[in-house]
Amino acid sequence: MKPEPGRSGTATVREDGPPNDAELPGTGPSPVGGPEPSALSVPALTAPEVFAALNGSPRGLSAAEASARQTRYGPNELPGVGRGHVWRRLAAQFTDLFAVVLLVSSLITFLAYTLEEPRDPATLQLALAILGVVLLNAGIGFAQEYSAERTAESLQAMVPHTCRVLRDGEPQELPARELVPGDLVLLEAGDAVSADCRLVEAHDVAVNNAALTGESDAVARVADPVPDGPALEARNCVFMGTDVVAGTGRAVVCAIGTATEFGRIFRLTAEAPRQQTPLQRQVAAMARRVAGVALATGALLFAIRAPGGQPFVDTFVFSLGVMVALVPEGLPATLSVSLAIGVRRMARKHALVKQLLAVEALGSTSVVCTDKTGTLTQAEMTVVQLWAGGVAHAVSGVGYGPVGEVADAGAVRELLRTAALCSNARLVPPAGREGWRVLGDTTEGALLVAAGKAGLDPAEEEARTPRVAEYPFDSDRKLMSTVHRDGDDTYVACVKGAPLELLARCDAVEWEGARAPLTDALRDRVVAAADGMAAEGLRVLAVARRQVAGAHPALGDVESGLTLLGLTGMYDPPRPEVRDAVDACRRAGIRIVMVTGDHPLTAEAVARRVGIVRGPAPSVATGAQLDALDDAGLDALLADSAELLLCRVSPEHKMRVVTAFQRRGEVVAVTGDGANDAPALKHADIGVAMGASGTDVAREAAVMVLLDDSFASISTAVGLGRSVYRNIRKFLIYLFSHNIAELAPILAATFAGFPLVPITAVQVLAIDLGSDVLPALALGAEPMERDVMDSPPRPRRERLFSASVMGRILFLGGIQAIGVCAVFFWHIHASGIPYADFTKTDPVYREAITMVQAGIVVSQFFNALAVRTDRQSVFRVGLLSNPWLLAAGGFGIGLMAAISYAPPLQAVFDTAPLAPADWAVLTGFGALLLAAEELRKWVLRRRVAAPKGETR
Ligand SMILES: Nc1ncnc2c1ncn2[C@@H]1O[C@H](COP(=O)(O)OP(=O)(O)OP(=O)(O)O)[C@@H](O)[C@H]1O
Repeated sequence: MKPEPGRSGTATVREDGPPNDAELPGTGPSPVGGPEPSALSVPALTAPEVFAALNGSPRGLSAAEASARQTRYGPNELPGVGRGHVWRRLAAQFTDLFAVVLLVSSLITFLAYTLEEPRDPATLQLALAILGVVLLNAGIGFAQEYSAERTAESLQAMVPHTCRVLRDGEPQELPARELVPGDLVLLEAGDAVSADCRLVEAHDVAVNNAALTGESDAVARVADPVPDGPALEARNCVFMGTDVVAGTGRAVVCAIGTATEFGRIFRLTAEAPRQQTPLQRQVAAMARRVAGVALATGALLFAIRAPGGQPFVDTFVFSLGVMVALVPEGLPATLSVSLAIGVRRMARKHALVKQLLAVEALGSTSVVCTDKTGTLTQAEMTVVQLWAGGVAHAVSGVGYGPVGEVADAGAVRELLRTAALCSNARLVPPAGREGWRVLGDTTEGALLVAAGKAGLDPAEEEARTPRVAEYPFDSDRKLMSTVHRDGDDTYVACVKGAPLELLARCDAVEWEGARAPLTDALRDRVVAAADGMAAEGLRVLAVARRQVAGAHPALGDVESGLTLLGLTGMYDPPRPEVRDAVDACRRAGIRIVMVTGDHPLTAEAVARRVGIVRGPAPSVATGAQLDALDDAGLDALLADSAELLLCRVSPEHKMRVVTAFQRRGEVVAVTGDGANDAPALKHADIGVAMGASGTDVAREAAVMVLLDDSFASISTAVGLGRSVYRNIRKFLIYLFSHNIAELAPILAATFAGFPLVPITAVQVLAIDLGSDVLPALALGAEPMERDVMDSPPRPRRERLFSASVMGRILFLGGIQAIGVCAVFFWHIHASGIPYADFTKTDPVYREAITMVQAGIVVSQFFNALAVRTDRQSVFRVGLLSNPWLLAAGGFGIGLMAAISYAPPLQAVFDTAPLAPADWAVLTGFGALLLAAEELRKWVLRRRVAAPKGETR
């Protein structure tokens, strides 16, 4: 799990890191303000010695000291990625296959010019034009790469990355870049470690050091001194870039920024090779194929023309020009731009995509496995029901303010007191216009509020019975336990968790004011009460207690032989925007599977509220049932159930379900927030992490981070992903079809024995790089179509250049080709001059080739409009709905007019002024192309079912 440089605890902006004296003592030059490393080794020190050595304190640093150290050591950051290699990266733009072919062509053309007798300025022009193409292409590529990098950096910066520290004795949440040496960091499972630290307190801490060691197994960490040794092996140190996967602890920061172990490795790591997405690879492969065709065509034309009496150099330069003209210059850059536009649009809709790959995968998502709390619901829990001693109580009042009240029965107070003691959340009183806020887990916050409503003060209770040990909640056990001192030498364990899990560990129950053995009959009544709450969509937690011997009993002793105190039921309102998003996914043929640790009845009630379940009987499978299924059984379950809820599952189940869906050929998006969701997030086609509530580990493993945690943002991102794919297809059809229009007249003239070219290489370059680039970009930025979510997902294996795409390229290119051949030969024949008498300077010839170039430009304008829709009439979508496209097309025609009428450009392009009637003829041809497309779409619409992914 290697974090990208600049992620874990760092942002990628600074060129210079903090000074080296902020390093981990014992591994580097010197600790902060301490003696020389030889005299001191932090791993070997006791906790008080660590504080002394780093000028820290168990209450953390003071605000003033922290700010002084920040000035001294600078921010906790790593330098930006890949900066400082500008020249190398610019040079790399000239080494790709296209660039090399073009450079060699330019050189040969230049040599041909020097050998020519007499020298023809057109040959020199061509050599320079090809060189210009290479420079322009490299410039676009470089600028594009640079801007993609900036986008990635700014997106990274938007992903919240904070850490918790103790300053002036108060816990605070800080941006990781503000950490300074000597800070006391509070760590818990799911945190990414933001600096190199020495643990001074550790409760079952385990970390994953994969980013540093490549070893992905969790390793235990302790707070005790350990003997000197290699830094990474110090069992009481945690390092930047690694993750805490279990336990809680406190640690003192020893090194930040580039002085950390991660910083050292980062400095040594060469820039990672840029990964291409499958889409980019397909386009590159297609471009190479076209380049191959161009080469073959050039060679063929040379072979045909060489024996025909033309000067050798002329024929050679001509063939080379044709070849260069057919190379799809600028295509990869256009593709990257349109993917980057998609990424930016998604970011505006709260979905941060970390890799371009996700943009295209999103478009073909067919299954979304979603969490419940926070994603479908608002994660604002309120305890609305209590059940204690066989009696149910309603809790009035809403929100976090202690406005309502609960029945002040003794049993209820004990239930809430125990629940509050067993909570890590904190309630922050209203500040200004804000209401009460919960710090920490919202489930626990709701319990604290309920305790407040019963007249209890959680802080006072904690002071009376201080906590001496904690066994944190984990979604496998579905329980959390704490141990408290409640007398001189007596201890009580407070346990809360999922009702069935907790009941299995109880042997007594508080019943009508007394402790009664938990008989089967009583157990059934508890289960019935829990089911009743769950069926109303409430999250149910059971609470139990027992006396234990000693302050640190084994987990097995704490979580057995318990006495059940009662149940709490909390309501979490669904997010209002989710219903529409769920509808959109349904229309788009995307299956939504709810994956939750909650009770099946709670899950079903919530699923109904947000529209995931509509039928009378959804399939519900629990984690235990999944365990009992082999792979074939799981496949059958996934295949047979249209509405599926997976309940009481752990993150391991999530992973299994994702894999099973992928076996069925589905493209799976999965949400996750916990550290142990990371494997499923990584394995899924699109791992979606929660930006607001998720853990750092989940955010690192995911390719998409939702800033607002809402399911609706996933649905929007899928829509945008589809739209990006459609747009790419549009401009590919647009660009490749005109290649046919460029090649056809050349071939026709060659075979008809016409001695000159119907369009020169320089003219073709003017089209490819002048008039076609902007419309292609405008097509790549087409707004999201309204019907984008009205068709089923694109099949995983569908190729970008599918038969239908190739068919359209041939259809549109074919019409254009017929049009330009017709105008050229009509012009030539109308003059009555025999073919053999034509020279390059002949006005009729110059007019004819101007007609060919203008014909392609004008028909490309109509072509751009035609490719905007697949099957819907473009007039229904609105001719004006993409003003950029019209402006880009207008620019192309303006450029063409300049080439036709401006004398300096006429000299460069060998063109002639066109008459208004000529433009009218060309516009007529263009309109015919649009009409033919409209007719084709009309026929398609008349056909019954739409092929997948093409409804427009
Ligand atoms: N802080 C907690 N302490 C004790 N038990 C808890 C706590 N949070 C949740 N539980 C219990 O564990 C069960 C599973 O919770 P978990 O948080 O693993 O589910 P989840 O998959 O995150 O749920 P969701 O899909 O609603 O987000 C809950 O139904 C609840 O009964």
